[in-house]
Amino acid sequence: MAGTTMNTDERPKIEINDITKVYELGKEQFYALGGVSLTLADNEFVTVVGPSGCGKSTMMNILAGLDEPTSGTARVDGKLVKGPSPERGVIFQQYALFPWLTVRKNVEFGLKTARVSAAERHERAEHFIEMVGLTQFADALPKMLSGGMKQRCAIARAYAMNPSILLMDEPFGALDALTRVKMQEHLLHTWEQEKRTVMFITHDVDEAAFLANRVVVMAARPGRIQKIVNVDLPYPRTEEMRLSREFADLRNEIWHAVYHQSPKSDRTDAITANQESEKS
Ligand SMILES: Nc1ncnc2c1ncn2[C@@H]1O[C@H](COP(=O)(O)OP(=O)(O)OP(=O)(O)O)[C@@H](O)[C@H]1O
Repeated sequence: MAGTTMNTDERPKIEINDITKVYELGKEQFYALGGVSLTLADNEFVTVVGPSGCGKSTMMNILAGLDEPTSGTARVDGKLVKGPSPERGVIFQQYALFPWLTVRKNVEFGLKTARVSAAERHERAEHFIEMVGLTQFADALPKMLSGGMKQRCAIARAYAMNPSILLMDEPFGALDALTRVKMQEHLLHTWEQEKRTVMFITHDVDEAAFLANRVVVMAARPGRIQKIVNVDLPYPRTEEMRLSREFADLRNEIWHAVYHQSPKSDRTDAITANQESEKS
């Protein structure tokens, strides 16, 4: 098991404690998560990076309340996560906007469901649409927006619900490289203004380092935390920082942790040993 604790006296915002997620595949057990522990402080921005299948989405879905762990616990503000909640906003790679609603109506949608008054809905939507730079497109339908703009609309919608946590699963994965960089800057700008505790999954090592206070590197089979890298660069992060020696060193450290992973841990050995004994 790998894990970490924050250097803070405050109670963590998020506590993931020795979570496993086991799938039965025929007679075999597959550990999508093999005992993961992690804490996030309030308003921390943590990115999670790792090879395909290492359990990043599984961990996030458990935190979102969309999936249950086989063992272990996920807590937010000390309370057990038992299902989805408006306090945890989730943003996926697919924009999930309603195509028949304008940007404004998409942003207001969740607020309407939560029975927020029309005046407040309008005010909140205006604020967050402006924050993501879509004021001129407030009355446009999603089909009139680029991929980056759609994702900005999804971010405005998530913020408008006023969640204390944002869970983002590869939100920029479908965007071209330049738009992606712009979106990273947009997101950080928004986060610096509004804060929130963010867990952000990505396959992109640069993106992971550029955004985060800490980068969690995961490994597969079983899904586990391989390493946690502190990013001691100040905010706001800039293009100059991206080109700095310090950033290059960070990128190398993360890259090395992602691509030079030990193939097995003790737990995998145990599973493999069980499988071998079942076969014989
Ligand atoms: N319902 C399921 N039944 C069996 N195995 C599953 C199920 N859901 C996920 N898995 C397996 O669990 C492992 C972790 O999946 P997960 O989607 O969390 O990985 P990931 O790190 O997010 O991958 P990617 O980066 O490709 O999205 C994978 O090997 C996947 O095949």
